[in-house]
Amino acid sequence: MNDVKLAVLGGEGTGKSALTVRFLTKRFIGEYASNFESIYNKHVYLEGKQLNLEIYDPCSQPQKAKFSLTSELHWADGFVIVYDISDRSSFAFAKALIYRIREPQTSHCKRAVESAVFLVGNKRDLCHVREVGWEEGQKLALDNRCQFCELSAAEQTLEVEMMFIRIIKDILTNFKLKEKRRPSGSKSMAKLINNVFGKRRKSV
Ligand SMILES: Nc1nc2c(ncn2[C@@H]2O[C@H](COP(=O)(O)OP(=O)(O)OP(=O)(O)O)[C@@H](O)[C@H]2O)c(=O)[nH]1
Repeated sequence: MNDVKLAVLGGEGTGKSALTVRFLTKRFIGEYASNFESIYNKHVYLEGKQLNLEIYDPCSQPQKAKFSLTSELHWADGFVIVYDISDRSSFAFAKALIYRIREPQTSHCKRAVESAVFLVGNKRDLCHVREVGWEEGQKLALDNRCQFCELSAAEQTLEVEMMFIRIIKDILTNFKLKEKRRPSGSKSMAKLINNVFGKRRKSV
């Protein structure tokens, strides 16, 4: 069974837990405990495969170095980056997170190909008090090779589900690319034997 690890990140109160809980239970409960981090497990059947999905929902810790993200970058196969369309500062936070994930020096982390990233403008039901335009979200996503959507965890079950499915599919595509780039077991063993014994023979 494939393990798929997804981290849901974003500014405080943007709706990370609401999105995760909506996806897992199809419900919106309004208030979510925010003083502890959680890893949720769900079995998902997709593209003919049974997947063990793990979703990391952090607690907001203002004292934590905001963009260090080191453990998340090593752990996750993909990221959902959430901002609140009615809160411009949460968009700036999301931007900084995306830049951190796309920084070249983070490429030594677990992935051989770029991580899947989905930028989500949450709280679309609050568009009458919107502070971030749809085009701004779309541009940030395009410029940084992310998928993008606006939705409302409070009002939309299907859209939330589709967003999670789309990023899981991207992660599975990345797994396939990684698999292609890795030399097969027998080939790499042959290479190893050649390197060791081939070199020795030459020096005799
Ligand atoms: N109007 C509206 N409110 C939402 C939506 N999603 C979440 N909320 C509300 O926003 C508040 C924060 O939601 P959470 O899911 O706890 O946000 P969070 O990002 O997990 O919060 P922290 O872990 O504290 O950073 C709660 O009061 C939610 O009810 C949405 O789509 N629309």
